Amino acid sequence: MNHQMRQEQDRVKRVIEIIDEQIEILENETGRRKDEVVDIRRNFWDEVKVNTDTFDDFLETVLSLRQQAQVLTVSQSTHRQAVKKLSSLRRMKAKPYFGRIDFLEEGDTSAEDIYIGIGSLTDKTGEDFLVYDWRAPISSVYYDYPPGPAEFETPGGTIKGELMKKWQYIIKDGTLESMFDTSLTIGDEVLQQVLGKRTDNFMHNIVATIQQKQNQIIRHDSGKLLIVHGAAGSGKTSAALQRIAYLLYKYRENLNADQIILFSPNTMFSSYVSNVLPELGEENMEQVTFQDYLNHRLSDEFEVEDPYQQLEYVLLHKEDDNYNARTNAIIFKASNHFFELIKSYRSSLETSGMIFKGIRFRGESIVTSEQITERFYSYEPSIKFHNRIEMLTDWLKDQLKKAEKRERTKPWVEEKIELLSKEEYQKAFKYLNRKNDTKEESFRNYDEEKEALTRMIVRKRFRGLRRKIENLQFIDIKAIYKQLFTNPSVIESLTKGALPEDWDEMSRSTEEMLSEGKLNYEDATPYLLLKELILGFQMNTSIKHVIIDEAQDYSPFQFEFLKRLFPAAKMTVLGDFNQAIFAHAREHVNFHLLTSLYGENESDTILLTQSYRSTKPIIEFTRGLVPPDREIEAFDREGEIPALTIVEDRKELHQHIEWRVEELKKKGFHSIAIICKSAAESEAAYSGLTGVKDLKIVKAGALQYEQGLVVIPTYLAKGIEFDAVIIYDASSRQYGDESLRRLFYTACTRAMHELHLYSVGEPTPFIENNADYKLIE
Ligand SMILES: Nc1ncnc2c1ncn2[C@@H]1O[C@H](COP(=O)(O)OP(=O)(O)OP(=O)(O)O)[C@@H](O)[C@H]1O
Repeated sequence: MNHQMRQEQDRVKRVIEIIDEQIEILENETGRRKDEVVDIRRNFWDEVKVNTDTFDDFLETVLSLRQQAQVLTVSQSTHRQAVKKLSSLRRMKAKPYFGRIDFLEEGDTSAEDIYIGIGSLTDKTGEDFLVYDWRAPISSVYYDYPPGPAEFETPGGTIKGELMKKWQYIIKDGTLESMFDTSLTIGDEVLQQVLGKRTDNFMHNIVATIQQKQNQIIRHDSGKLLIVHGAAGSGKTSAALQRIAYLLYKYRENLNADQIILFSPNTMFSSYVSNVLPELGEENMEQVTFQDYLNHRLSDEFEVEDPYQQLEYVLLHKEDDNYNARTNAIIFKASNHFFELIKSYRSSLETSGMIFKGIRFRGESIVTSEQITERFYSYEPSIKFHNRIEMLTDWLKDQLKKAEKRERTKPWVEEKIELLSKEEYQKAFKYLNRKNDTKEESFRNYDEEKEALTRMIVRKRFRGLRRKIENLQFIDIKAIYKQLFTNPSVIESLTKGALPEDWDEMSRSTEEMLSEGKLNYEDATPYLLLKELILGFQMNTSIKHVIIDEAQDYSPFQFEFLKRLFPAAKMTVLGDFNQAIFAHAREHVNFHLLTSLYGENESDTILLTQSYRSTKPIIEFTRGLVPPDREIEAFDREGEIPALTIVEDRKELHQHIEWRVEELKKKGFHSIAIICKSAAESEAAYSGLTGVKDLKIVKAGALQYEQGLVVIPTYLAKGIEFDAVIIYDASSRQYGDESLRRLFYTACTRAMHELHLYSVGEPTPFIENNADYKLIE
């Protein structure tokens, strides 16, 4: 060990001793704080003098209550902080830091050594930083600059200086294994080591090796919208998660994890990324899928199709008579054109077209649908649409009151009274007493009793109707949506006669779907948008950041929806159009349209071109699968060249795959995926590969991220990575259609270290001019 290494190892030791000391202090402190909190809770009421005799006494009681509550809040929060610090120190103990910069600030005479780790550590005095948190302002120099002039932003302004040297450390279990002067080393050795590792089950943080471009994403802090377009494996998800950790650090005084929401593609993906923030000592943000939201809002009314069911249809039902019409509908209903059309349709409802459900009671009409429509359009058109709906609601409530009065004299009520059981009678009596705020022992006379019971019975029977009116359920959204497709004059006036392609077939199938109580995935967001535009938007103003991963899967419609749903939030959108596997996004190549969401001035775009996941040979091969218009750079990590094996039939295919899996296992790969085109192909592969031990099948709806050896359809493997990937059948029969190019690319880009393709017969034309694989015959 050379002198410098020895010195640095001594420092690591010293820092760990300090961490140990601080851990001990904090353990005592958290124990004490905990007892304190328990004590305050237990004796809460002893400290509060409850006296409400006079107004002054009452006021004093309130004040002392508030004071006591404040004491409790302060103690709880101090305890929480101490626990957080303690767990951060425990994590830092094994690896207190990973980097160092020697920074000479302008005007100073000597450089300061800044050590960077996952948390900060000061000496006893609390003044000298032994380790800086990777999110501290000065740490950005580590990620942003090579040696030479450098600067960083602080709340007080820009600090300029010179980065003299930059070091990376590999510390394991408190021992310094190696250190690199990164100003001298060629290539990034630490990154090589990190990327060369086998994957375990979950995604990990990348704080030690964040790249400059990624750092821009992490620390981006202006405007409402940040768009990140990046190649497969370029670290979009990683950067998004580090960004959340950064925001939670920077705004720790007024931003909590539950004010950040991450839209992930599915629940399994959510579990795959769930370790990253806790590793960094932060709480996980909220994670949802768009489908969760659709189900939450629409599953009472419809059976809502999910995106994977839609994709299975697109992949497997080419022979269907309606196939073209459906795929055209998928594209059209996700388009900006349709979005504008829905908005215009909603505006046109101001003057005509609203459809209401008539209100009936015991088989008789109270108000007919026509009467409601007439009433609605009788209001002054200058009155705002939503105010007119409010007026209509009040009018309907009046109609209901009148009907209620009428019902009281009807024979059914008397019958009902006679049939009241003793218990019901008692209940009714109690209810009336409560309602009238009296404590009568019994009814004063028969008439009073009858009158009271009549009122109560009728009122109770009307309760459901009243609630429906208050909830605006008398507006027939389903019929209004349907009308757009079934009433030619509506669409003609909106499109001035220029009907979308396949409109007739689209209308017919939409009508059929709605009549069956179903909602296709492509209809769900437009339907919900129309519903919200008519009824008023449900908003969530507490969310401050919305992060959308795999954003190429979202339609303009869905973005618009999310913007309205979270009006107080900033949006970070991450995606890759080369992986746009859903039919609606086939023609899109970038997120340019998105800038209109908040306007150019509020939007920034960052491109990530360097891919980190896969070895150089895999990147070179996968790069050849997609149009060359977007740069994809390989990180210089060697590995085996992807291999294509052509087999004659399924039997041979299964034999080869079984053999390959064994070989990969022998090489020490733990996570191996046999990736299929669809769920149907996955099922077939799973039942055919009987000789493969410990094989699991991953299906849509899987909650936990399960690795090891899996058979999985591409759309579920999206966003995830595996040590080795086997493409189950890369034949032209499976991937012959140009529309499947992106699906194929997505499947191949899941591989970190090895990629093996098999083809039953002629291989896919996507690799026709690709020279970056070896053929095994
Ligand atoms: N700066 C980095 N340091 C170390 N590893 C990195 C870095 N950036 C990315 N990686 C690794 O590269 C892999 C791919 O990252 P990630 O999944 O975030 O990429 P992505 O752009 O979201 O990919 P995809 O679009 O294919 O889902 C992960 O293993 C991640 O840890």
